[in-house]
Amino acid sequence: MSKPHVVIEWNDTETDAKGWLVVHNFVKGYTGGGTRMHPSVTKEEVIRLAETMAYKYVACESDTTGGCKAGIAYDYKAPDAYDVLRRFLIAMMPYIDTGVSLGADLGTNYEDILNIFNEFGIDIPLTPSMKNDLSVLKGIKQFDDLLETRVDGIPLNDVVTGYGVAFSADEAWKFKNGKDEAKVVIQGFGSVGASCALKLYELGYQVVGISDANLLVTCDEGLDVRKLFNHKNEHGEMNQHYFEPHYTVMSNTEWLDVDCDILIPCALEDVINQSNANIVKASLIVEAANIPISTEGDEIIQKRGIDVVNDYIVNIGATRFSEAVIFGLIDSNPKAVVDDIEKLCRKNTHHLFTEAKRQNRYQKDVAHEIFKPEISDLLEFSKPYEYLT
Ligand SMILES: NC(=O)c1ccc[n+]([C@@H]2O[C@H](COP(=O)([O-])OP(=O)(O)OC[C@H]3O[C@@H](n4cnc5c(N)ncnc54)[C@H](O)[C@@H]3O)[C@@H](O)[C@H]2O)c1
Repeated sequence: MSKPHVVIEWNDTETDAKGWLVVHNFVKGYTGGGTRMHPSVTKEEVIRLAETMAYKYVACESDTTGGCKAGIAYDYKAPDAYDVLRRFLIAMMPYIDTGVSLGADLGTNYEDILNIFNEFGIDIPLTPSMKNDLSVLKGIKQFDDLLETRVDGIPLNDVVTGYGVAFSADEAWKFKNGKDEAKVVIQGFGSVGASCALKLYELGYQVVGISDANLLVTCDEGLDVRKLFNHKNEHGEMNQHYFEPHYTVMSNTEWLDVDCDILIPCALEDVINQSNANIVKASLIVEAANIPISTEGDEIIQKRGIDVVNDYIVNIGATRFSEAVIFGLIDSNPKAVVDDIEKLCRKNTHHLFTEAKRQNRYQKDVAHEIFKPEISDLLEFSKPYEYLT
């Protein structure tokens, strides 16, 4: 792991919340990443997540953005979670207003972040030169308009990442010549997990297990994902009232016990680790969550010959969506956005699996070479500072 470029620590004045902003690298003075809120967030985790973002922008074929991440150690369900998020973002505003583009992540939502930015006259955070670039300003307007649109009845921003994960999973499974109607288990049913489950269901996969923060529900013949999707709450929790009588409900800690071909962690980090990597039943893991496999877990997964598609290859949807529209890489309509993500996720997954097979190496080691971020420059200042010259 290489060193992060900037690490800023924050202590809330009104609660015991703590937070960090980590910039792994700037590209042309710009960097992007989400803001996570969860009681278990640590500085080390945010550093790892920022590095993952730097790789992700390379996988997104970006030449304008480096990787960063923000994390707040606090309960995202607490009644004052919004106020804590607001105080954190205000403390980071000098960076945000100069080119640190923070979005949403686990435990936060994009609308809240945009609301707080709007209070400060900021829409999408930009560098000083981007603020004067008419094509970027037009791209932002188009991006904002697209946020109001829907695909398959779901807000576009809620489908892009999960659909991309599903396309990557499908591409990898086909590369492996996997059987039809393969069985899938998904951990997490939030923005990413729910739309990923829905797309795989539509592609003909059998989603046999889904867990959320409260429980695990399983059904060997496949769950009715559309129904579960329609009745989940804003925190990505399923409503048991709509479970079929033949479904089985268990503790969410038992998610790795469910027999499946493809395993898709879509919630927390390090959930496959030294203590449980030996019991993984799937032959393919698709890392929808960021860093869901610990370093020790990875060694076991690699030894066991289980195939893996990396987080920064599969979960690029939201990142690519904003990059491609704001910087004018694609047409500005919902179909073009989803088609673009499908194309890129399939292309990267296919390239990775082909290379890993050719070199006879573990996919994640190969991915670290293919998608390595090479650029690291500085934050852009609107006026040259005399003391820097
Ligand atoms: N939202 C995005 O566009 C996006 C993009 C890239 C990566 N990611 C990554 O995907 C992951 C999920 O993000 P999200 O935006 O879907 O978050 P979210 O907050 O919308 O959903 C999180 C889900 O995880 C569930 N969960 C929490 N604790 C759990 C547990 N112990 N067992 C099982 N489920 C549990 C919650 O109930 C919820 O269903 C994170 O790692 C995030 O960094 C998200």
